[in-house]
Amino acid sequence: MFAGLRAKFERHPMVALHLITHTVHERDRAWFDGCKLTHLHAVPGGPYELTRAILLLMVMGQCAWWFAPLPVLLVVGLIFWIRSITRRRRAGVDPASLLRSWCRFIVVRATLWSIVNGTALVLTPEERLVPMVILILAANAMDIFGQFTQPVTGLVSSWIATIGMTVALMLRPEVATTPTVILMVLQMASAHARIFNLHYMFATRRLRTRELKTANDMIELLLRQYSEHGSDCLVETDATGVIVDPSDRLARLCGVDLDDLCGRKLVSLFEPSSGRDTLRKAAHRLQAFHDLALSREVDGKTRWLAVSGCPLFDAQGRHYGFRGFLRDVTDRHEAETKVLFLAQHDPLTRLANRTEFHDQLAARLMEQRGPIAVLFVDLDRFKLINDSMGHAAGDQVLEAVARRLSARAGLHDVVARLGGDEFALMLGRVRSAEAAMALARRIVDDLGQPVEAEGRTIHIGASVGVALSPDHADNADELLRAADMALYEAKSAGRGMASLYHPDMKRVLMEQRALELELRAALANGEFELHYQPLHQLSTDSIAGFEALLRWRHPERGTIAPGSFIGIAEQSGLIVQIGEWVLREAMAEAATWEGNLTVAVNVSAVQMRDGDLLRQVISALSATGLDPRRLELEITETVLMQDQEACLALLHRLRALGVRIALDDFGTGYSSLNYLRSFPFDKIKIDRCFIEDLCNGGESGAIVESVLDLAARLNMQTIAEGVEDEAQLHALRARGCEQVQGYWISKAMPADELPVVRTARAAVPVPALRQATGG
Ligand SMILES: Nc1nc2c(ncn2[C@@H]2O[C@@H]3COP(=O)(O)O[C@H]4[C@@H](O)[C@H](n5cnc6c(=O)[nH]c(N)nc65)O[C@@H]4COP(=O)(O)O[C@H]3[C@H]2O)c(=O)[nH]1
Repeated sequence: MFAGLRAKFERHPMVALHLITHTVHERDRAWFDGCKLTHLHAVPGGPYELTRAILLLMVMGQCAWWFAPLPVLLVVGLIFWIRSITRRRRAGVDPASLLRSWCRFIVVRATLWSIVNGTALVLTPEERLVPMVILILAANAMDIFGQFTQPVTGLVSSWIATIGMTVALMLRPEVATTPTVILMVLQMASAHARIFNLHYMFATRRLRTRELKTANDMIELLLRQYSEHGSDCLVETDATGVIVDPSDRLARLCGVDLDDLCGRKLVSLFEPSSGRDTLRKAAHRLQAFHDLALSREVDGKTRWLAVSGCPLFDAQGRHYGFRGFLRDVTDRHEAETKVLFLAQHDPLTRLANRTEFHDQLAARLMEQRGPIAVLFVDLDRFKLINDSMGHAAGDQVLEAVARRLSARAGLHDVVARLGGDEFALMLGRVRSAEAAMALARRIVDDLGQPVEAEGRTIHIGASVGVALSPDHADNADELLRAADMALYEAKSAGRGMASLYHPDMKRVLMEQRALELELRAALANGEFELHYQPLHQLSTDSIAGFEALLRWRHPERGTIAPGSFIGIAEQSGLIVQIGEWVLREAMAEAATWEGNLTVAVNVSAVQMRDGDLLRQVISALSATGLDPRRLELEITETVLMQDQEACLALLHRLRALGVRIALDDFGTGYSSLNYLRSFPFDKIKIDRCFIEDLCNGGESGAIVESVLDLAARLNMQTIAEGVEDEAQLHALRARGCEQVQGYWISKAMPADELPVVRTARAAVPVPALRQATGG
């Protein structure tokens, strides 16, 4: 197609000119005409021709009368020249560049033509001077005329001048001198150069225009197809942002009548939002915008539209509007919002999750607008509720807690569920530590109120730890740690408390960390040892077994009781390794004892939860060869408060091995009797606190009696711990307690101090034992 066009155009440059004029968009017509003019006058005619005429006058001063028509020509030339300048200015041609091009051509062409014409005139013999001058002037006149009119006319004028000169020379055959021939050749060359120049220019322009038009047609076709068959909707605005030629499709998408769209600004279609501000700014700065999600209400529902567009400029670089498209992305937006919500929130309570809480806290701290408080809230009896009443009740409790906390939160506050039964509150605008503590106490009170769940009234409670920035920390991690430490103290101080962080807590924590490191080293260095405390059988007044109690022989601090380090070992998880060592050591020691003496080993809740206990017991039994029936594992109620099902399953499997299970510290927990129902323990150990008061006439006596009675009925063995005097021993014996343990019998002693036990097969009377152990 283009080859044909080109060929046609090469034959008919004027046709090309015509076509160019008609293929330019109306909007760009003025600019194009201006450009055409500028390009065609790239060889500025007026000034050059005038200069040439003046130089000719100077050279040929002696025949000035021949130049009578020159002033007329000058005036005409001047008029055309001024008109040309005005048009060029209007067409937006840079005046500085015009001046530069004029100067360049005036100098080059005027010099050249002055030399050529002047040489011709000087060298032409007297008798041929007149026609020569006429010819040159005629050529000049036509040239001048041609320069200021249409380029094709200019071309023709050059041809006429050349032909005229040729004819004149043919009429005067005596003129055949070399300079005349050179003049003629130059004149013709000039004309041909012009033809070539114009031809080339029009051809290029024509081709570019055609290509552009084809591309535009194609784009328009694609856009129309896209608009008709795609899910997107084309939209165009004018320079002021008013929608131009709105389509039905756009009206349907926006849920308005087509008429309502006419004359309406695009921005006004959307609800106020940061996205709409971005769109407004982009339009103002004439910038493209991409996939801005903007909302608008359609038929009572929020619909999300993704808007993309780019600014439009005409040929002169003037902005005349925006073109782009709108796409309904409601489904996508809702899905994204949901995913984002789930990533940032707890699905049950719909509160912020830990990550979101941390991020929001960090962001607020960056803003640094006054103090910010963090309140860590921990439910006191949640695990118990969850295990005993089921997860549905547990969920309802958590939801109720979330509601109560949210009710206490203000506009600048954030409530989060950090996981399990841990909640947190960020107070974005808190006046002082006192104000934060006052709120913390109100929260403790709120959460102290009973909750209705699964048709039952449940009593929960909460402890709260409070920390403030910038007093306690100035970054999110430190502040959360400080609040956590404060919570730890609140829980240690007794449940249902609120504590404010103070720097001493950090010191305590540092000490705990140091202790943890020391514990690890102690395990590796073999600094642990076991002491054994006898379990005395009252019916036979003999030793039935021993409880293995852990001791840490610290190289500098001497022997350390487990109360100082078991908690840290549990927190750090180190208790799992330590517990395994205890099991092996105690069973290995018990295996050396004669008879059926049992060994009782304490098992912590962390060991039960860890999931490795069964393997550890089996491995220790096979390694030591101890009869499983001689091993007694002591667990506390807290063990059963965590995942009860898994815990009971583990206990049953241990029991299936033949190992005996004892319930330690009985009576100190919340629902000891419930636990007795849940698992058939082999033994119940009555806590020391009841034995202490046993002989003081308090209610401990009655409690001990009912426990002993219950155990007898459930066919469970009983042991009382913490027996420190004879009266307690007698009282227990009188009430039918089967075993006792305590300082009155013997303190715990190292394994190598137990010879009396090893030799005592049947019975070791209490006095003998006390004598032997120095108790
Ligand atoms: N006031 C008084 N106290 C008496 C009397 N008779 C015994 N005791 C102490 O009472 C504690 C009995 O152990 P527990 O209740 O299991 O309580 C133990 C047990 O919960 C834990 N524990 C000890 N060894 C281990 C172990 O190997 N593993 C685990 N997980 N915990 C252990 O540490 C706790 C404390 O152990 P100990 O300091 O050895 O303290 C022992 C024992 O020395 C008495 O007549 N009066």
